[in-house]
Amino acid sequence: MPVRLDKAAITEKTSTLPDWKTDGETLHQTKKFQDFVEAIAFVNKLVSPAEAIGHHPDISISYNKVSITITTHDAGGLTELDFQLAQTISNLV
Ligand SMILES: C[C@H](O)[C@H](O)[C@H]1CNC2=NC(N)=NC(=O)C2=N1
Repeated sequence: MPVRLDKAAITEKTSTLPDWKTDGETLHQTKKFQDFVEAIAFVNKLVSPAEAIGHHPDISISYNKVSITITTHDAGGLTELDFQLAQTISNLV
């Protein structure tokens, strides 16, 4: 079971992810695309990396906006896996 991070670790790790915000025990980012097709193409891109890590984002799609929320459901809060997944998503072109 991944271990929940304390506030200091969360703050420190979030500072390394400029395109993500913390909201309580979640990491959050909203990305805006040209249109619905581009939004879905982006979501499809993150499937394999999420599967490879065995860790999955919560995703909400509204036309060309993709809202991504990451937390470790099994631990009830933020763990190292969340920051690993967020960095992986940030690295997607
Ligand atoms: C069995 C499976 O590995 C677990 O249920 C994984 C799947 N993906 C997951 N993703 C996230 N975000 N949190 C989890 O606790 C989690 N658990």
